[in-house]
Amino acid sequence: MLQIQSLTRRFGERTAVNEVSLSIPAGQMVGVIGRSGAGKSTLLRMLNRLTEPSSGRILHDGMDVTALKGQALRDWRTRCAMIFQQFNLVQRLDVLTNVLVGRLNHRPLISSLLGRFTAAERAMALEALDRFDLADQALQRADTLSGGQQQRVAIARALMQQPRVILADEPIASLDPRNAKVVMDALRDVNKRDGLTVLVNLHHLDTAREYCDRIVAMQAGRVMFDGTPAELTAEKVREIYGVDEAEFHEQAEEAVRPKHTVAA
Ligand SMILES: Nc1ncnc2c1ncn2[C@@H]1O[C@H](COP(=O)(O)OP(=O)(O)OP(=O)(O)O)[C@@H](O)[C@H]1O
Repeated sequence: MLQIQSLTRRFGERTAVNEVSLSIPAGQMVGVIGRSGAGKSTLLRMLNRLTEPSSGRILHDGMDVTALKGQALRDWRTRCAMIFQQFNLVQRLDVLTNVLVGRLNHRPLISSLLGRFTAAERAMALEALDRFDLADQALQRADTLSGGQQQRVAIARALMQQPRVILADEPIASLDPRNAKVVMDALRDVNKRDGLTVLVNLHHLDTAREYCDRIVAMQAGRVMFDGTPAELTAEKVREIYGVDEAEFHEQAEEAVRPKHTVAA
């Protein structure tokens, strides 16, 4: 269980996340939606402490995540893997090595520095790639893959951390619809098959409705809707975005697509 209690983050005068409280049972797939600037990324980044909260607490199975320091904080970041919009792979390294990077926190510093991975770790990485139909690409440079393939490599890398929670910050915002579907299917698979808790920031309501058990909508740093996809009615969508759904989609397409789209 992940408990978020009155979590707040201020940047100067601006309150990016404002007194957010949520209880997320283990194994839930939660979509976080809301307009640009609503505080979605800041909320996710606070959960693995990439961004420090100004106040409030985060508890995971009773452990106070907000108080962790040093090795304990590094251990938490290993258990709480992050997926980014731009994949964050090392482009000039091969796919297998990128996946093995997910093991680094599990091994002694000296063997990490020497870049040596065991046969068991290599087998584990290949298995993770195979699961997402990428075993044939294992020895290719990461920059030769499509955006959808790169994001699946990032998910395989996250799995190497053997996390309990996956935080995905707009994982499909740079992808065309076909690749977006393959990546969302991969996230659903790790949620359903491995029982991982998944929190995913999404711009597309249809995707949130299709894939998530629960949808949390943010507006100006606050949670203004928290319910099932069925409860997210057209009226609620109008409240969240200030426009109806069709108009919102047009705005979202214009805002996101041209600057970020990565070709298949
Ligand atoms: N490092 C920072 N310094 C200053 N202000 C920030 C910082 N990070 C976020 N903000 C501000 O906090 C608010 C929330 O930003 P955040 O990125 O969390 O929103 P978002 O809902 O994820 O938006 P988007 O969908 O555009 O990514 C915004 O007003 C943003 O400008």
